[in-house]
Amino acid sequence: MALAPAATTQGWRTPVNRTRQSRRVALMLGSLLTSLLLMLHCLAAPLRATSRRAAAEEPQPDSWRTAEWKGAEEAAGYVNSRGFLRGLADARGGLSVLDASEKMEEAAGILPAVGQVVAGRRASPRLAGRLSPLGEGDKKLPQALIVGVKKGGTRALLEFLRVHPDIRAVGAEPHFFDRNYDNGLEWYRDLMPKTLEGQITMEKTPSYFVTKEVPARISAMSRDTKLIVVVRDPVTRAISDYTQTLSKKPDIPSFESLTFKNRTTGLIDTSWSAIQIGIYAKHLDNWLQYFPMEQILFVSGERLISDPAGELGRVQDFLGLKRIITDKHFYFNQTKGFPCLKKAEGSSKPHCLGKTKGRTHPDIRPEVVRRLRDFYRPFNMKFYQMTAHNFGWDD
Ligand SMILES: Nc1ncnc2c1ncn2[C@@H]1O[C@H](COP(=O)(O)OS(=O)(=O)O)[C@@H](OP(=O)(O)O)[C@H]1O
Repeated sequence: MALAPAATTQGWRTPVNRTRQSRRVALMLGSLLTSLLLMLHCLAAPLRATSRRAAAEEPQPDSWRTAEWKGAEEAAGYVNSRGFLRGLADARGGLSVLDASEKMEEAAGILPAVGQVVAGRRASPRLAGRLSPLGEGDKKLPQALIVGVKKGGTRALLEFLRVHPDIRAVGAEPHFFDRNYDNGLEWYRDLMPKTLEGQITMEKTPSYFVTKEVPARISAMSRDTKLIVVVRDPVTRAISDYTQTLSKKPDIPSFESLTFKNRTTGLIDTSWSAIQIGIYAKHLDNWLQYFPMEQILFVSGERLISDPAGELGRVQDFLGLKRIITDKHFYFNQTKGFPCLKKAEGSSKPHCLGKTKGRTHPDIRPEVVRRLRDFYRPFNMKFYQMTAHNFGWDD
């Protein structure tokens, strides 16, 4: 009690008042700081939105792989323990590393050497997709995957999807479920770009579709994973596959001699991966052991070229996203002969895929093509039946 008047008269000199005073000052400073931060946050909001959109629209270079990555990838081929697919490695053609340099083109500037990624068991930040604006968000395991098929148009689909602000994707093919599975889910997650609430994380690795072990592994990650398969006429796909190989190794045997086991009897060599990948019904059967059909979307590789907005509409619906990617995002580039994006990432320039996409195929004798069509027909029919969709390859 005695101290009270003294405290009043002596003001700040008393310990009690000094504490009150400093609390008041601290409170004032605190609220000032909060207001300042709030103001800054509000002022930066449009900037964040713009940068988020810019990041979403930013196209990945079609070229992203290093020679090392590519070599490893090709060497790994499509072989798996049960010999489900033998891969491009082929005693006759020696085709195992054929696509290696091609992927270099896709690699520019994004990926470290595969050795660094795998040996270090830590992904370089460069492997992940575009950076989240202001480093926001968390890395999440993908909720949707483009699992195939090789040469189906998977790169085009992924690049087009990246335009959507609610999709964040890894530019590179992580090959987690087929080649890097031993690295573990945390390794995989670390490859992913940061996502904000409501954004979908994606990646594409076309070899997943034909690798026996992959469906079980994806299901073990999450049974809810949405799966997208871009399918293309298996005959054209095989020729496209061969064309890619030929571009790297011009001295490989002819398409025709690789196609037939016995030229006289016309027996098709189904052990050649270029042929085997196109037996879609067989591969799908394996997926259906782990995923219901409703969880798999089949995109027509042909329609992705003739009507990209239409196919993208279906994909956005499937992913539960607003249809943001529409006709207005595409134009047909006469020189390229393919649809391209009107705006490249982060700029107003148009963007077409690189020169390894949309190559001129070698002429294949009509008789060989006819034989192949006959070979695939029953498998195609089965596939149409399974998917309840006629892709029109046999019309
Ligand atoms: N918009 C656009 N631009 C260029 N190319 C396009 C496009 N849409 C689909 N395609 C077709 O994509 C084929 C390559 O398929 P992928 O990207 O799945 O190939 S890969 O498996 O990743 O190597 C590629 O095959 P080829 O024509 O044989 O080169 C193209 O036909």
